[in-house]
Amino acid sequence: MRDIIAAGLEELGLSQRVPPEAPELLEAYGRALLEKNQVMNLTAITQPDQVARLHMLDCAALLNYVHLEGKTLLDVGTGAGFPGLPLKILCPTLEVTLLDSLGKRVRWLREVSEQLGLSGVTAIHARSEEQALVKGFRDSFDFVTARAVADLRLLAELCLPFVKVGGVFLAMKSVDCGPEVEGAAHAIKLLGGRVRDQADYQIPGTEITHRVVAIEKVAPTLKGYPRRWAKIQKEPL
Ligand SMILES: C[S@@+](CC[C@H](N)C(=O)[O-])C[C@H]1O[C@@H](n2cnc3c(N)ncnc32)[C@H](O)[C@@H]1O
Repeated sequence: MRDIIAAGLEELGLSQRVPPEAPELLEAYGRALLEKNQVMNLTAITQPDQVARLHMLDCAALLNYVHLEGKTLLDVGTGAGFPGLPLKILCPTLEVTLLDSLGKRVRWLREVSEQLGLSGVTAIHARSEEQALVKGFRDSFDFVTARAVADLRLLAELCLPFVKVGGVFLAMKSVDCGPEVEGAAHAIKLLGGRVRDQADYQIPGTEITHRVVAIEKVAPTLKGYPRRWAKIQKEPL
């Protein structure tokens, strides 16, 4: 895993920007993930080389689109920590909050963060639409990320409320997400967002191209949002 990660970081042009121990730490994280995955459902990817590429390098690619040094980032629906934890390993000055509604995943994230010796990582067990109403979370983060959580039309309501004005929501999507982004246009506008740019990248060592959709927060979240999950699903914006 370590060699694949190191070569992939080089291919992404990130080798000089990340700490020298990053490939080793990402490998340790990947190994801990695969070990725990034997007894808890954390990932469908079970081959170490695939973990290196489809989890670690996919998340690392985000660093080519944003400067995270010294910033705050909330990862919504983080699951086993993606993309929040790789970004923290690659950018140690980033303050990361990992949020998920599944308690056992959150407990494991606390364990693995400690095991890896990471500081400045907070793992929260909560539903995002409820946590976004809490003071200190609403309109508060420089960056919010989400990968494989929901359709952008719904995801915008789960994520944009956390972003501070001037901050950015990074949605990790597939290359065919054009119609999804169009379908989310009204929700994004209503929630104070504006699509800043979209960029495609190829995951090193694969034929897979992913897209990062960067949505800037241009106005504070309106009162009344986010709504309850049942309402978000039943009456998408
Ligand atoms: C398919 S997993 C993706 C995990 C990770 N982001 C990744 O890319 O590997 C989706 C995760 O989102 C979480 N989730 C879904 N809806 C959520 C919500 N409203 N608030 C918090 N977590 C949520 C689930 O518990 C699950 O762990």
